[in-house]
Amino acid sequence: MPMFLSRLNLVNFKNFASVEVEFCPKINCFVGDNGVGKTNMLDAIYFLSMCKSGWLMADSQCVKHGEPFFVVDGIYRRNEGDDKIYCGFKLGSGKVIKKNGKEYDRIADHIGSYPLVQISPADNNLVQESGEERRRFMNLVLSQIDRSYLVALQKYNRLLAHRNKLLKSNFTNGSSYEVLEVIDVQMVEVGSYIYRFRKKFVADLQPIFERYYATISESREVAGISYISHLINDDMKALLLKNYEKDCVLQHTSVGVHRDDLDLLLDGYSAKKMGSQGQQKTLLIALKLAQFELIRQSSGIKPILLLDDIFDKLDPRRVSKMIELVGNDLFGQIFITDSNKHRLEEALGVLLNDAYLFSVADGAVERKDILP
Ligand SMILES: Nc1ncnc2c1ncn2[C@@H]1O[C@H](COP(=O)(O)OP(=O)(O)OP(=O)(O)O)[C@@H](O)[C@H]1O
Repeated sequence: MPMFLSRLNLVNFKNFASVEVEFCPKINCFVGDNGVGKTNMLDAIYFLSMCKSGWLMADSQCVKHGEPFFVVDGIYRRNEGDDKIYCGFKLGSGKVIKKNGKEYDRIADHIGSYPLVQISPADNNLVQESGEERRRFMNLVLSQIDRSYLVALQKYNRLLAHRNKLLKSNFTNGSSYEVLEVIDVQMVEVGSYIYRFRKKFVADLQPIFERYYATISESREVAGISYISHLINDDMKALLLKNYEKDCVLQHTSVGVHRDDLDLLLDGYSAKKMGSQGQQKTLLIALKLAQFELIRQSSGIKPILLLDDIFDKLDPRRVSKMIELVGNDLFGQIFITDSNKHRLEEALGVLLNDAYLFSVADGAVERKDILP
């Protein structure tokens, strides 16, 4: 039996005052008009796995307007037994995460235990926006795969902030320079560690990503991905040394893994510049499915897959190829949202017979045998 979320209870989470739902182990669909809270349901599921909103909202923004707190709790069913996870947030006092009644010492200890991959319209930023988005993607995946990566990343970010602060202070005395040297030694260590992780990650991801792209597009075009990093040509120590004077003038650290990026290509050209909306969407889906595969391989758990408003911009052939892929046994529990029930019915075809369908309206989520 794959791990799956069997129950979800929400109190004051976004637009829901109180909701209790039971899910099936495979496909669960939320259908309803625009703005009724379908994406919010997915975000609650994301919250339970990742302890934060997947839509870059502060915890306080997830509290239903006018209320003082929210609670998201749920039961994950797996072979070893059920796990009850509780996430509570109260304005003014913060967040508490508990597993089977016991509070975690560190929230980071929870991340990766109930892996999850989401595909949503916001992924477009991965193609359209700056390298920060693509670094966030690598960080999110690698943090779920290996906790030591998250620890290294947090350390690197602290060191970088400290180094930049020193550079900004126009440091004039010897003791500041000594502090900088101590920071640099540590940055070399964690920066190189992060680089090795990311390099291996992209090398592992690439063939899976290209294969998924070929399957969904029926090889109508070829997608590519490569890792961009200052550390490809120089080691971190040499880089910091070489750029020391420049960094002093710029008053920030101009080289390192905080400037890494991913090059996303379609038929050898920049996907951002040359890809159509449907091709870019196919690329993002292939990337996320490759992410899914790597997390599955490393954790031995099939992540929960969240598909938010996924069918828009894709032609029916690509939709059916994608559904064929995620419907097979390599994938586990899936949550899908759509505002158009006919499109959903057409996309899922026979898989709809075994799916749980939920109608979302007026702050309520109700299971239906047939969509109204
Ligand atoms: N903290 C909050 N308190 C109350 N309502 C909120 C809160 N956060 C978001 N909402 C409401 O949730 C609604 C958006 O919900 P959501 O994005 O889930 O809609 P959706 O059903 O996915 O819509 P679409 O089909 O357009 O994608 C908005 O009306 C918004 O005002």
